[in-house]
Amino acid sequence: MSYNYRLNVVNSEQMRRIEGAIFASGMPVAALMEKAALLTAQQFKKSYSLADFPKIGVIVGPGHNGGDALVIARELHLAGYQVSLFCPIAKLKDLTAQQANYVKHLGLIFQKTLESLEDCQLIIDGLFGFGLERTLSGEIAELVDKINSWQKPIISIDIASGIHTDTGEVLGTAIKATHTFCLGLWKRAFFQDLALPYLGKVELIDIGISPLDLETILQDSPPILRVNPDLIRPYLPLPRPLLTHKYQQGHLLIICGSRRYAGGAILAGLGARGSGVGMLSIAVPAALKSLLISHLPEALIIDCPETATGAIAELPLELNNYHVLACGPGLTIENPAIIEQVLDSDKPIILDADALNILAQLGIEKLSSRQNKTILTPHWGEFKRLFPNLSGSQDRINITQKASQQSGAIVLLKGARTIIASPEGKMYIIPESTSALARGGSGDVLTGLIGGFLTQMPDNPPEATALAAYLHAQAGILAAKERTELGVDGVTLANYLFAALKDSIPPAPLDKGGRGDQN
Ligand SMILES: NC(=O)C1=CN([C@@H]2O[C@H](COP(=O)(O)OP(=O)(O)OC[C@H]3O[C@@H](n4cnc5c(N)ncnc54)[C@H](O)[C@@H]3O)[C@@H](O)[C@H]2O)[C@@H](O)CC1
Ligand SMILES: Nc1ncnc2c1ncn2[C@@H]1O[C@H](COP(=O)(O)OP(=O)(O)O)[C@@H](O)[C@H]1O
Ligand SMILES: [K+]
Repeated sequence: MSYNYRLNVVNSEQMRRIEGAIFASGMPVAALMEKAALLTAQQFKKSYSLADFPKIGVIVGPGHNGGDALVIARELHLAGYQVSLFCPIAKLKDLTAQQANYVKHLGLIFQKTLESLEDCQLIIDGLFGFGLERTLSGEIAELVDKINSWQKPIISIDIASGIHTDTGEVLGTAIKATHTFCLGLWKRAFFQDLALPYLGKVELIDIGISPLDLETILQDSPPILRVNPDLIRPYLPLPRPLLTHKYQQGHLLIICGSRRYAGGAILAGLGARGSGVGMLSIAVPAALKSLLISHLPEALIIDCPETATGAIAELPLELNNYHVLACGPGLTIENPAIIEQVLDSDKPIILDADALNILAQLGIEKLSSRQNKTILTPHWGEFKRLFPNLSGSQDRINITQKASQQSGAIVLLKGARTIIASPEGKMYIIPESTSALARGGSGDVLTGLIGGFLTQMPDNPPEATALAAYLHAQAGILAAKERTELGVDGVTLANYLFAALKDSIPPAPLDKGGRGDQN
């Protein structure tokens, strides 16, 4: 396991311990504050020029978040910005009080009322950082609501004040930042759906936290990793071996579709296509066979006997002949026997959509007798049905981890920020996505894609799941860039998977079985 400030996501307690280790090794507290704030001021100036934002208001809190704000205020003042300060809490921590004295000496003015900042073009929020411990109430809550009501750009230092650093919850009320500079390490809140509307654009300020300090503190708990191309590249099923054939590149069976929901089967198949899987079989109700062939000519379409309403009645198949089974899109909940048969197989399985709804009826304990990996891919509604005991909490990182431990399955909780947890304690977070994907059918594409990668990466199921979720989100982002957020239907999304894959890997060298060998 390697540690890296871009990759590891921490909670406030870990952040505090990492800072503590840095200070204990000799770095003065004031020096780290100076460094963090100077780097933030530099980044700030790149986005918010003096010409466009000559007048800046800075809200100064009582702790070191307020200290950072004062250093930034000082630098902006020295760079020519007209800076007004407002400090709503009189008692300041020592270092913050020292910074306050120095900016007063430089001639910066602490205004008596918040209203004095109303004519500023932009507000910097240095009220609270990861030290926030209580719900905002009274005058402080009123102050935050007032600032939000101005509808100005608000730049938060470290985190939007009022947001819980770990759970992302709004503690009473919170600053609605348009841009947040996260200092040093990514905190959990940056990947909690609840917090996203309060953080705006997010940017990490590298303050030089060493892998050694990270390892010292983080080695005792399971890592939470932000997926990026560097992380996934070693797991990609590329380059393909020179001598291989289609069955060696994995055989995926997708069990899906009904007369009522035929499209889900097509989209899951297109998602699998995007993984490059060697062989793809798709079991559907007989009536859907010709439709599926017309969309996926490369797949083997298996026509199954149907119920009176057009769901799969039985699976006339030896499931253990396939490397991986993906099951759920468009199934309906009519026939739980299909899911029982899938659960009884010895192969890795992915359950999505109605397969999850049936599993919720059968009970999650059904998974305990499985001999191979299970991957569950619920959205929030499905999650609540599967894990009602966890659904009271909105801390999606925590409950995904618990759901995985409880079920023994890899759990992928879908959302604006998708979270993946494995029962061995691995956690992956998809750091960016687009609400273009909030559209019927996007999830079906993901099911097929996970299945396709898992067949090709049988030894790394959590990584296959994370890889699929990452490329799925990237494909959405690329498609939305070209076609707007309204232009990303499921088929389009599937068509962008290759572009997302290509963006994540360096071009294949020509001499790997290509023209180079013939020289
Ligand atoms: N220690 C350092 O030198 C560094 C600190 N940094 C900054 O320091 C911040 C953490 O600093 P602190 O630990 O001082 O904490 P904060 O500045 O986040 O806030 C803690 C202060 O707020 C008060 N407080 C908490 N909740 C309150 C509430 N609901 N109502 C009223 N007052 C409340 C506390 O009593 C305490 O005085 C980080 O977020 C970051 O901005 C970073 O710049 C890195 C370097
Ligand atoms: N607001 C959003 N931002 C980013 N991604 C989203 C958002 N809403 C949904 N998604 C993604 O879209 C997909 C939707 O899947 P799902 O709800 O199963 O839809 P369906 O079953 O109709 O295909 C998931 O991958 C989810 O993470
Ligand atoms: K803040």
